[in-house]
Amino acid sequence: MQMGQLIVFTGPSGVGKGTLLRSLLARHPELELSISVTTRAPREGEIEGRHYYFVNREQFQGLIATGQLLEWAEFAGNCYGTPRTPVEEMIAEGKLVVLEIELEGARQVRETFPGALQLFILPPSPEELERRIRVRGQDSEEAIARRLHRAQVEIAAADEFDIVIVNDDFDRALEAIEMALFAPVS
Ligand SMILES: Nc1nc2c(ncn2[C@@H]2O[C@H](COP(=O)(O)OP(=O)(O)O)[C@@H](O)[C@H]2O)c(=O)[nH]1
Ligand SMILES: Nc1ncnc2c1ncn2[C@@H]1O[C@H](COP(=O)(O)OP(=O)(O)O)[C@@H](O)[C@H]1O
Repeated sequence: MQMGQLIVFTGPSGVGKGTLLRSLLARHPELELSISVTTRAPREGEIEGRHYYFVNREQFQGLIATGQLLEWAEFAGNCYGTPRTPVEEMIAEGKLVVLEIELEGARQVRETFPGALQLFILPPSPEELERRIRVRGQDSEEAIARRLHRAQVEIAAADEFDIVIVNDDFDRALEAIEMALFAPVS
């Protein structure tokens, strides 16, 4: 059986990664989303095991110490990591596995999985990014400020990625992602 592949999605908080990925996954059942572990508190409506595995700091440290995370990073005051075993199993089964992770994690994956395809999603403007984070209405002022600060660092690193897509018009961005993932290479 053919080995699968890792696909990394990175981009500033609020750019629309989660929304784009939901549409992408609904349209392409061959894609599998890796569910991350986080120390962040669940947002309203978030479900354990579907959006994240929610753990405390001690549990997270235990996962690091026992080598159970493929990559991990701290973001806006919380820890996030990718459980290693499910990803390795899905790749061995020939699946296309999507990681939605921030910049530091994407850099780690670049070292450990050089064959991974790395996409970066940009906002049309900083003002629109802030508007989207606020419209989502899920974060405290402090969390929003941390995310916007981090966004500047992440956007400055967009050039490191294989493919950069601007999420201005949603359908166009989705189409550009599909082209990047599925268009035959000539
Ligand atoms: N390195 C790493 N980053 C992650 C992981 N899971 C989520 N993230 C990133 O952590 C950041 C914060 O995620 P979250 O708290 O859900 O906020 P949101 O991006 O504003 O919806 C985002 O950039 C996610 O892409 C992970 O397993 N590893
Ligand atoms: N192309 C777009 N135009 C306008 N709003 C968008 C677009 N894409 C996503 N959004 C909205 O922006 C907000 C943040 O999106 P989300 O997927 O939560 O971002 P992320 O996962 O990158 O943090 C959501 O309210 C979402 O509906």
